[in-house]
Amino acid sequence: MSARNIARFWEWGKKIICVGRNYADHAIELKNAIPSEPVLFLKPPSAYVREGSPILLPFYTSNLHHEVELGVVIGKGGTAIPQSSAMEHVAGYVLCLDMTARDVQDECKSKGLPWTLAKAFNTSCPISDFIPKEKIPDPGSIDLWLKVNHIVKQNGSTSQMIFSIPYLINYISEIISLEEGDLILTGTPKGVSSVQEQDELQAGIDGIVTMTFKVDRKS
Ligand SMILES: O=C(O)/C=C/C(=O)CC(=O)C(=O)O
Ligand SMILES: [Mg+2]
Repeated sequence: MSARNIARFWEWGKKIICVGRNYADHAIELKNAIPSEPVLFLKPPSAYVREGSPILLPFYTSNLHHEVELGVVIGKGGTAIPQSSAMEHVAGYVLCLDMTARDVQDECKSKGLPWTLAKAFNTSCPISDFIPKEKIPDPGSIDLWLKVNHIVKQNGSTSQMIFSIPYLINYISEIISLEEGDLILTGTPKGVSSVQEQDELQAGIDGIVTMTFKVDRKS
């Protein structure tokens, strides 16, 4: 580990690599096919937002969705990392929201365009405090939940992931070398829904972490 503090990895300006359609129930709710290989897209580091700051509604959407996800923080970089040693490259985890302008994504999909406007805007990646690896001995079997204004919208287990964390680390690092401080968003379970200005989003992993974010419009 470098002298830098991995618990503040979001300040390092490293990559955010997102996996889509990694839960069959979410792929089905959006009428997508179950993928045979991971679906990848990126967010820039300017997407990060921390508790205490709002999620800002982009001016060009009228259907912003929440997607609660487990984030994997890379502690040791590598290329073509074998599945057998993949977990040695993990420093810890964060709970994340993959905020998605669904109307814009649908339009991009219909035109065959990339998802950048839908997924990569400022504040599109709210994250919790860093969770050291030791606190989640089995990341393939934890429950994630998300409430909007105290009403449960998402509640799923990482055991439902189609592609496991070691598989994703191997797959991604064959194509995009992983570096210390990179974050992998591992996909969302079903229950995604629209949020409005002034809504309060609360998400958690029981006994491990909770986080709360307000939705606002840029003033
Ligand atoms: O293909 C779609 O319509 C939507 C896909 C996503 O937004 C994928 C994710 O980000 C996810 O599954 O977590
Ligand atoms: Mg997602």
